[in-house]
Amino acid sequence: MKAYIDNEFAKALANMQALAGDAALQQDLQRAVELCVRALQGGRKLLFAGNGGSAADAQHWAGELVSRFYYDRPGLAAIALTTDSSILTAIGNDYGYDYTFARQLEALGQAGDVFVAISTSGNSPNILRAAEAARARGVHVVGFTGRGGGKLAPLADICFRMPSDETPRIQEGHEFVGHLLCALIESRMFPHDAG
Ligand SMILES: O=C(CO)[C@@H](O)[C@H](O)[C@H](O)[C@H](O)COP(=O)(O)O
Ligand SMILES: [Zn+2]
Repeated sequence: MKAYIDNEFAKALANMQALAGDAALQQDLQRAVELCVRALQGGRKLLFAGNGGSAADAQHWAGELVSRFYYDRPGLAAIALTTDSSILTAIGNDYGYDYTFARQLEALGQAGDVFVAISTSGNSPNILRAAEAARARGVHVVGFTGRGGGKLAPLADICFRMPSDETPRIQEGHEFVGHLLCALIESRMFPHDAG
């Protein structure tokens, strides 16, 4: 058991080290923050979706923005599309699981919103359909995925690809970059002197 845990630590550290050394990450973060801040300042909103562990990320990050992250300030407009079991089961039952997020994008998405699409494989059909629905409505797409990017990467305006092919490592990278994104949005929207 110790060998397994040591090996997991080694892989997680290598993953974070590679992420820290990724020059594109800084630029992509800056662009994503600009996109989100412009949307929020223009009265638009951020929409988040993912499956499984990434559904938890969607809810987690929307929560940071609507409630608070590092400090008290007004709430920011963010919605996780993963939480309403009546909506999810109605769409799943009536149209099929692949439409669970696309239908919500059609119902709620407005031009200038930002859709944050989280998929470690980059190939989950309900995420891909939602990204297509977003683009059709003028909603910007920020993708979170793995090394390969899958079919999501070309559908995204900005795509955060983690330097791993292993789902938990990709999710750990997402968690870190998602926190960076939320913190940077918070500080750009409400500059705060930590004093
Ligand atoms: O959390 C995990 C694995 O760590 C799982 O629940 C995982 O999120 C699910 O298998 C998802 O359905 C994977 O979908 P995706 O990330 O490829 O879009
Ligand atoms: Zn997991």
